[in-house]
Amino acid sequence: MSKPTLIEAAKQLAAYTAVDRHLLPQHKIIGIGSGSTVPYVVERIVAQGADANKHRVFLPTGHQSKELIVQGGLTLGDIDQYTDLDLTIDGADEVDADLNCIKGGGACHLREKVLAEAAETFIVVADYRKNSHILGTNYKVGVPIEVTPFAYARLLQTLRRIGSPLAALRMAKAKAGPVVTDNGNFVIDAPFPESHLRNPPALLQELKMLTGVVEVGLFCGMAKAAYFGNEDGSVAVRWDDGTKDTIQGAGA
Ligand SMILES: O=C[C@H](O)[C@H](O)[C@H](O)COP(=O)(O)O
Repeated sequence: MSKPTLIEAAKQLAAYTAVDRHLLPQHKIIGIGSGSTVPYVVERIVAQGADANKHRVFLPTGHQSKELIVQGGLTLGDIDQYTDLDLTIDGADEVDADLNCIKGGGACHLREKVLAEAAETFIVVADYRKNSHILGTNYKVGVPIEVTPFAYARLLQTLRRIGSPLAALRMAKAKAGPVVTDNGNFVIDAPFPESHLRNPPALLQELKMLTGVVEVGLFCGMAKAAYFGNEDGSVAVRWDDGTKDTIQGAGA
């Protein structure tokens, strides 16, 4: 097997470490996020063995995580049946100093937010590029906003007026037309200036009030901890109380 790139290795390290530290034997209902870091989360969960996983149920945040759960031989469940989760682990597009996150680069943030909110503990895993002081520093695409298709044109106009002149409908790559989410909605990417992104909870509140907005990819005050795989093989951990630690030689 070829050696993973630095970034893939960092994602794997963060995911493995978070699973090792947070998925406890007593945890039965677990939310699985979406994105390119999450396959490593599932890989590490599967590696805990059939015995550890036999009484567990895993809830997906979208088509991708559903496939990962099924392919991993894990038991699939849904939020309809299990409304209280022990733990949700998910990736992020960027995380700020207060653990506010931009999520939705893969258009999964509505379901991700439902499972993050329903969980006793929500943990974020990412590589070092996502570890920021202020949102929008590295992730320039904008805040992902899932909107009902009927309202998108009007919402674009409103978003451009309230501080995001470059707000744009997300277009599909291998299909003519817009990205359609797992919920049948569209996504607008709305880049905001630093003045707005310095206060993500206020921006979230403003955006959620707009008619036609289904969910905003700003996760504020939700994560208990964020794990960032570093280039040097260490993992930086930031907690919701402001404390930090670094784990050397993690995820072996
Ligand atoms: O909609 C997608 C999700 O919010 C992902 O968790 C986020 O985009 C991060 O994905 P990745 O781990 O691929 O950077």
